[in-house]
Amino acid sequence: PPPPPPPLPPPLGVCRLLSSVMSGTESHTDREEDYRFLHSMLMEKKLHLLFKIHERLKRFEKRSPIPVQEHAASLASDLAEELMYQGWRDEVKELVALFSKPHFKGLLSVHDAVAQRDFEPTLPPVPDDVLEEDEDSVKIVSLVKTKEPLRRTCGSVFRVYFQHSEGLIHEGDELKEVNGISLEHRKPKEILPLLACSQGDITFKIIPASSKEEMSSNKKKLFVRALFDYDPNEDPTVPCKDATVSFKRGDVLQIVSMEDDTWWQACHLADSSNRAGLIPSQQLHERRVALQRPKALFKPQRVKPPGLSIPFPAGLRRSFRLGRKSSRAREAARSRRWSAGVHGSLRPPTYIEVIPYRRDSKDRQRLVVLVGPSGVGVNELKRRLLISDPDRYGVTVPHTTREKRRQENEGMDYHFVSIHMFEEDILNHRFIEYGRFRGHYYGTSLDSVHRVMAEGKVCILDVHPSKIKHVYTSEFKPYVVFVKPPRIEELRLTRRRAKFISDEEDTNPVRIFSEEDFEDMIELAETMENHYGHLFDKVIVNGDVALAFRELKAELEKTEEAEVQWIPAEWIRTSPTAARRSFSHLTGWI
Ligand SMILES: Nc1ncnc2c1ncn2[C@@H]1O[C@H](COP(=O)(O)OP(=O)(O)OP(=O)(O)O)[C@@H](O)[C@H]1O
Repeated sequence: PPPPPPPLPPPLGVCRLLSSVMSGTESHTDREEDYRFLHSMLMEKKLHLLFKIHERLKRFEKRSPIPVQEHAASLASDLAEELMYQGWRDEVKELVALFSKPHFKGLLSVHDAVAQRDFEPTLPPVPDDVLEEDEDSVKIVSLVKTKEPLRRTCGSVFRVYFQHSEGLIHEGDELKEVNGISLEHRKPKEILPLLACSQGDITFKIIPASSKEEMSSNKKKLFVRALFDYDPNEDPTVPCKDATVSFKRGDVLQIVSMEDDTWWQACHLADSSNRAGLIPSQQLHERRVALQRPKALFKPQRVKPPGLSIPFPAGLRRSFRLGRKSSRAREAARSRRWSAGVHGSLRPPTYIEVIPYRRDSKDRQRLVVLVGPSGVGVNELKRRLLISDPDRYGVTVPHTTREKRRQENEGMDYHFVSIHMFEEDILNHRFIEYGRFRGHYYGTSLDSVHRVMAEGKVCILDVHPSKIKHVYTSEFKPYVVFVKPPRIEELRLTRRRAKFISDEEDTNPVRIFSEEDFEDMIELAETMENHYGHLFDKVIVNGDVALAFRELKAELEKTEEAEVQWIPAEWIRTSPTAARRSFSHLTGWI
């Protein structure tokens, strides 16, 4: 018997959804005309075709196709020419007729333009003589015409550039040159024809009015630390790739203009050429993240909240937090997290205003805060740091209300205090973090941090990220390191023999990691990054512990030795007026 026909592909996602919406809607619609209206709208053939195209494109997008060749149009015309001499079989005739159709030619030309990325404008090089001039006082503005192949959007980049030129050219600016032609001693009526006859790109050399003002008023420069990676090559919406600045999380940028709502202009501090380019504005990045967020909402997964609501015992191994929660508590945490996400109470990290800090030899060392999901290895890294250089690093001594054990020493293992004293200290906000465990209080006080810092040591503090706010001041100048778990495959490999302490009552408190512990660790890390990522100065992935430790140590030493460290401006700002300066909206979310 002939083989059965191959199964039909399943109906396309959105189209199938639309059909099922209609079949389920009838019973919920009171009015016949409403139903008909909805039916005609959702069953509209054009709408379905659009969705089909959309889905097909989406599928291709995932495959990230690369063009096989960039000159399809000339290949087709060469082929048509060859075929002329190949005799006139029906198939050949059909192919030649197809090649000569204007739509087909148009399609191939668009294909080639896309394959050659011919639609992106290229910026002309900066004129040589600018390099010799004072760059602060001369500005080069290029209006670049697009080569975009689609007629409908032809000139869009040009328009964008005119639009951006609103932020680049100002009243009072002095025009020095147009396309290399000096405008000195020329009257305005002589300049206009020069502009009118320019073909293609126009380059202005300008002395900005503001630079004169700035010099006289000594206006403060604005610096930000980027809290996300930006690669213009991955950004399809960027108006002109040549005019952008790429950056990595943690880079310090000087903001040159924030006049455009979508694209700010900034330059890298580390870049010696100091040339400004476009970067996504805070608003643009927030909007993008908001658009991506719904994806996360549909993830069917187990989720833990940012920081457990149950206070945990500071000063004890944080491993007690792993596996502590009952399944009911997990459920509650999950729904809390969802509602926080749905209601959009989180603002994604974008930029944070920073100022330079030059540490004086008399200044205390900055506090180092290590954070990370329970079990990731924060204690392990802290332990290694202490052993590596006990004179340089120190840790706090926690307070507790439990009885002192025989082998313990007051002020070395714990500060043993009464319940009354402990509660009084809670009321007086003396604790960075505290909790109750098996009926006893444990806590880490601000004073204990002061004590370590007063010894001239770098105090290593290990707290939940929600507690960073208690030390997020110019007094402590915390340097926050987030210890992140690697991918689950690497966790399985590296933690095969690792043990941690769990307080699950019915199991052995010291046990090896389970698959669930790894999943919890990764999810908690993701939640922590989403909620507190803007506070992290450095992210260290703890896969191989020796490598992670080396990276951490090198990073701390580099920061300590750096001539200039960049700290959040809000630590130093004291007057509310100063805080309300133009950039105040950036500090709102801290
Ligand atoms: N990269 C690593 N590779 C293998 N084992 C590791 C690694 N990092 C940490 N460990 C081990 O994992 C266990 C848990 O680490 P650690 O106690 O430092 O975690 P933690 O983040 O402080 O967690 P908790 O807050 O629950 O105490 C320890 O046995 C530690 O030695």
